[in-house]
Amino acid sequence: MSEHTSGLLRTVMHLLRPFWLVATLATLAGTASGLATASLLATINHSLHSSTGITNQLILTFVVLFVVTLVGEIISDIGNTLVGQRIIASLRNDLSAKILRAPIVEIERYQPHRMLTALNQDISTISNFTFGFSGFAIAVAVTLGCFAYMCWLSPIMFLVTVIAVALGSIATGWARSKGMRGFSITRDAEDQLQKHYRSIIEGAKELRMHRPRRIDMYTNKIQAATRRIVEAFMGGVVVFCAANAFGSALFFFVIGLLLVLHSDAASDQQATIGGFVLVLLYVKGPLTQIIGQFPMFARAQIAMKRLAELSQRFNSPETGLTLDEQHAGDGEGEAIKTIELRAVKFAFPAPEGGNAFVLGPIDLCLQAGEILFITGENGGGKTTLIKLLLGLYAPASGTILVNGVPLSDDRLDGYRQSFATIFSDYFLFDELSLPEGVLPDEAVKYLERLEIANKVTVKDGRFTTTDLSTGQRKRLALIHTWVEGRPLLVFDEWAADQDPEFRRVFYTEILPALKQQGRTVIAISHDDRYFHVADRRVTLRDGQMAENRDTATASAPQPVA
Ligand SMILES: Nc1ncnc2c1ncn2[C@@H]1O[C@H](COP(=O)(O)OP(=O)(O)OP(=O)(O)O)[C@@H](O)[C@H]1O
Repeated sequence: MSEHTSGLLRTVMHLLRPFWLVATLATLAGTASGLATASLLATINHSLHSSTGITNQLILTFVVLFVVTLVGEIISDIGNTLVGQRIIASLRNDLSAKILRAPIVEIERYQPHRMLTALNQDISTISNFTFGFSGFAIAVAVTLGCFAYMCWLSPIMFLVTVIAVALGSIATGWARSKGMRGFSITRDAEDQLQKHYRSIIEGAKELRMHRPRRIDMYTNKIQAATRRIVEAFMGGVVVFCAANAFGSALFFFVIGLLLVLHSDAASDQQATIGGFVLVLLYVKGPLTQIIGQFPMFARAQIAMKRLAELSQRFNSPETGLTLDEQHAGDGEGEAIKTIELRAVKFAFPAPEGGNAFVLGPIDLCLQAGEILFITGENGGGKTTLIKLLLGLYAPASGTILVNGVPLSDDRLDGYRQSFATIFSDYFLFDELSLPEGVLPDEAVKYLERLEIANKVTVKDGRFTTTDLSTGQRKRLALIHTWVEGRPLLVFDEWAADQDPEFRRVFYTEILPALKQQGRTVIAISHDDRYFHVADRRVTLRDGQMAENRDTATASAPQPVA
């Protein structure tokens, strides 16, 4: 058995383990159905050559076997489909849970299009495979039953058949290894295609504005990828078809051989040969079905390999990051008075041909209730510092202390629940996630305060629309963070998309109002006109932090333009 096949078997067995009872029942029912089909054939064959004609015993046997065939098939179909669907559901849940619990660094490193292809396409390939598995299992049982009957009829003729089947299997095995290559190339091209799909959806505007890029995207990327998929897929299928044709040729060669024997045989032997040919012709159906499933096996094997890679990649969940309220770690609800970064360092891996970005060592102490601005040049490390502060990135060295106590992994998830964030690449959920006792009415009040009440309302705990301008969407995100009532708020260039008037409202009304409520605000800002609003300001340049002592003096309030 090849390494791939044993790997596939191991994975299948692992996936089947929780459903072993239904799977065993379905397999036994399928086997019974297959064997009953073979026995039906034997019964028919026997009655055709019987001198006693049709007896009650024969009719009873026929009916019993027919019922077993039918009921076994139904149980096998339903059982295997149920097991297949449960496996798919558990794969989907398992992978989603892994992605939800993986460290952000891993999510950022694994490209989204690869993740989507695995989650959608690979799981759907396995779903198709499990759907066809029931028919495959029954076909195997029918084939084995027929083989047993053929062996009983004539061991010599059976031996000839087995040699032919063995030769056919060798050809199919060879086709499988060749076909796998084609399917593997197909799968790589599908990854690329997914990437191009994202580009034509997310880059729709840009592609309309740039004809050469649009044409290049269509002809050199999408058409090239789809062409590669067709060619590689067909390459795989052609090899399988050739092996199939070889198998069929062998099959008819054996039948031809039997016909020659039949013409020379004595009359009692002729009955045996006739029966043998009848069964052999019947078994061609299930045999073809088994062989026809091999390309699907090959594709399912590749899909499983990709899913295993994805699963392996996200195999080290963040400690304490739970998906179950009952197992929430410590630290939630603890009033945060100070957060201290002590000699904290972090580095990204070096990009190809470039230098690694290193942040730190950073020493920073944040007091509850203050407004801290993080400023500095693009690429200076502001967002990276925020991610470290939020515990989204783990420091390579140094310590984060909360209320003077080092932040341990099991407190991390609880610690993060004290923050509400709006990143520059934030995601706007349309449902409001409110703590108990806060009514959407409260949200309506904030919609008015943020001047978008005429566009959006709250209905059934959701915003009625998120189809708004960029600046308005950000105001909606601000409402989320506001009504959630979390004590620490993090804004990554929140005001960048706001008009001058609302920018003023944000810095001179909203931030002071939040401070007055006792909230701590950490804001990345390039708006030097409003630096005076901060209690403290730090600047990052090339990963190094410096504290500015000019917040109250250097940037005096400016009149609104
Ligand atoms: N996911 C990543 N993988 C590798 N390197 C990264 C990644 N994100 C950021 N970097 C590197 O880290 C540096 C700091 O990035 P960061 O986003 O913290 O900068 P910033 O100060 O927030 O910039 P901006 O003002 O442009 O938002 C960048 O120069 C970039 O080279």
